[in-house]
Amino acid sequence: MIKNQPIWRRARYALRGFGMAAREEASFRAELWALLGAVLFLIWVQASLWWWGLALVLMAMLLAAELLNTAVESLADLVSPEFHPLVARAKDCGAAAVFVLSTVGVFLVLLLLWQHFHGGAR
Ligand SMILES: Nc1ncnc2c1ncn2[C@@H]1O[C@H](COP(=O)(O)OP(=O)(O)OP(=O)(O)O)[C@@H](O)[C@H]1O
Repeated sequence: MIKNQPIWRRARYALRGFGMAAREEASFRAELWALLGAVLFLIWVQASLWWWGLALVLMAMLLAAELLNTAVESLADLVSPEFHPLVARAKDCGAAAVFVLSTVGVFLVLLLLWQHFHGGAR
């Protein structure tokens, strides 16, 4: 096992993981489209810097949660391809993490829409 590699090599591994998830994981691709949609939405409502910051942090957390969920799923499939209640628990918790962040995202969109139509997006 090679440890403590230079930062540029670790960045290359990270980009490889990102690319792999974008190619092979439909949920990750859907979240990338949601990120694009969120950016267009923020431009449309002329959101303040505060909203931009909040939305970008949330989207980064969502993408990171999906990547970690994919990592958990891959390891779970390696360790136990057959049905196992602990694998179900691990995968369900990973999915729940993504679900929590997506739900917050939907609420943020609703809040911003409400503010846009009832008092300007500030
Ligand atoms: N080996 C297993 N043992 C027990 N339950 C499993 C197993 N594999 C999958 N499951 C159950 O099926 C659900 C879906 O698992 P799956 O691996 O198909 O994820 P997925 O739908 O591909 O998720 P994602 O869309 O995030 O990739 C899990 O949340 C879990 O409840």
